Amino acid sequence: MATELSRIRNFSIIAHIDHGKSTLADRLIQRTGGLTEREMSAQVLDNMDIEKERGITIKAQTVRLEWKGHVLNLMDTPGHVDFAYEVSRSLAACEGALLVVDAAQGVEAQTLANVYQSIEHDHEIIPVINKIDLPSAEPEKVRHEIEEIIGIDASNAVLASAKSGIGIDEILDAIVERIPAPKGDPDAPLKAMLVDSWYDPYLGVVILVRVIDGMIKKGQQIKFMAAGTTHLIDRVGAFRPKIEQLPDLGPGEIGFITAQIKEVAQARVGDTLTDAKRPALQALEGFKEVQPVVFCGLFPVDAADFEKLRESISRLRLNDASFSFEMETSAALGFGFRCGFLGLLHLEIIQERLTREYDLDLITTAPSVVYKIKLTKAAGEAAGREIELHNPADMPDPNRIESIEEPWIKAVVYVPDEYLGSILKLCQDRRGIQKDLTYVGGRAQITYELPLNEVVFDFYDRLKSISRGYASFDYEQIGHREGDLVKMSILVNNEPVDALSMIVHASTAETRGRGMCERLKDLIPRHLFKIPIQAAIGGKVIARETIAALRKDVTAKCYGGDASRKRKLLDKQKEGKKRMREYGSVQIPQEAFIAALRMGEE
Ligand SMILES: Nc1nc2c(ncn2[C@@H]2O[C@H](COP(=O)(O)OP(=O)(O)OP(=O)(O)O)[C@@H](O)[C@H]2O)c(=O)[nH]1
Repeated sequence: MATELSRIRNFSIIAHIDHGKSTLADRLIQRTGGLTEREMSAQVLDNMDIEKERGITIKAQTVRLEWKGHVLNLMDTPGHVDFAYEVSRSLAACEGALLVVDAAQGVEAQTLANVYQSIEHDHEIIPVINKIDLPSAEPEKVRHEIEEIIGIDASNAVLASAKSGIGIDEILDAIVERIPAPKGDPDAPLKAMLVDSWYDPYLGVVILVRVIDGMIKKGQQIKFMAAGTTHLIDRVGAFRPKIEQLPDLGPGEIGFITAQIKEVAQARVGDTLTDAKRPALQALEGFKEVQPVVFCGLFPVDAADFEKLRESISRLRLNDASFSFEMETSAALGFGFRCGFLGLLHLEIIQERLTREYDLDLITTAPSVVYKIKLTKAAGEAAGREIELHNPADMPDPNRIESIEEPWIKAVVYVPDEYLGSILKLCQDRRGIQKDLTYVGGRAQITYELPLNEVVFDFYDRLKSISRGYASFDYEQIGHREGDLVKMSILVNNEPVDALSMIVHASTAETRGRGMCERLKDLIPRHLFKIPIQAAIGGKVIARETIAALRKDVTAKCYGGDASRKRKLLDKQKEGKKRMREYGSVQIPQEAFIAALRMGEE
């Protein structure tokens, strides 16, 4: 039997990265008896290796807890801007949220963005001031900050330490007392939101749902309203956090279903599930198809690995519908794939998984955003066509281009006063337009509009290093704008290296070109001949460096007859070779492709 509405509480946890969300979730699970101490040894909610290592949550998960006769569904949400849409769907499945703020760090930009979303969903928000065990904790100051900056009442904030287990019962009680029960009609046609989906090797695609109206049962024929497909449900259940099968789920409940679906791409987050025979009239609001925003080429270092790369990429895609790929050939890099990602972190995660889980050596080409290009009117055409450009290598001839538009973002940076000057300079250097600057409790909140292209490479890294980690950053896309953009090619030994070509703003082309050439000069080892490195726009060279010739004999340093030492050096050189790409007659090391794009302190 489905749980009675009045006994259900659905909540998520909002927190800035590292403020203790996962630790608190684990505590709540442990306190409510979901797992034994030993099973708790590993953090349960962050269950992917990379998540654990980087300490960030990538995929949303949910757990059903029992507390004093109530069923509490805890929804874990991803903690990074790249996954903002998944966050918004998870929040839409809840009636309340715990707002976890680190007692030593205070409120940060990411917290703000998520909390405002939560407020928009009419959530009851329970502030939790975490890490009060730290000597540097200032709970009263943070309480003040929550009231002043976020504008919600924090007088009844729960003081807690997820690490030492302080305040856990109070948090559970507050959830039952303060968060409203969900509403819904068990007799209405089924309407359930697809909150998340992932691929499980044993169960196939597992779909997390929040039932709004009606009942969802094993053996029921359901229809995905946006996708238009129908499926037969073969399992219904919940995670406690171990899987438990249930006969059905009713209104207000959160749980999972399986329906012999093979790919997560068929189960898009935000879709509405309904009964195939007695469908709901209207789908739920808020469905959005997430689109990749950053593209790059992935090529195997060893051309013989191409098939392996294809298989690995296809397998990853089974589990990640937001990532896209299509085959690409490059004059220099051979066969590979053009892949699309939600952002740079997403790119890094996929690249790391391919390297680590599938043991592949990869070359990643310069990441690029999506440009909109308006072509001049060709003979026989009524008007110029518009194309989307995902790869700088495909840029049409300049005289065919009427105009180019690039994507822009609105960024909110939150930074302690002492770093403000350097952060403003960084934004200004990246063609930013300042929109707002306000002070809240000794910290500045800066709003900038920036071209996405200037942000994708290393903006976040630079922001963090300039502010020693104190600045936080959040952004949303605000559409395309026309810009004076040109394609810059890099020529190594007089041959264009298409993997290094990029689209840049005309005003920054020269500096960017000079920087690229200088870095490549250091990244490409000397050869037996002189190697010119040039940056060019069209036929015009705008920067140039030369790598001097050298006779490279690695064993020369080994005086004496230590054969094993010599062997080792030769092996090492061989290893080094494997990671190089032959370009004409020049060998370019794998790292050079990405390292050359780091803009540094230009
Ligand atoms: N001293 C202290 N440390 C804590 C407490 N809660 C969490 N931590 C530590 O803070 C760090 C971050 O905690 P997590 O729970 O991984 O943070 P998170 O908010 O889940 O991070 P994301 O998954 O990236 O959003 C870890 O090293 C925890 O051990 C606490 O109450 N006191």
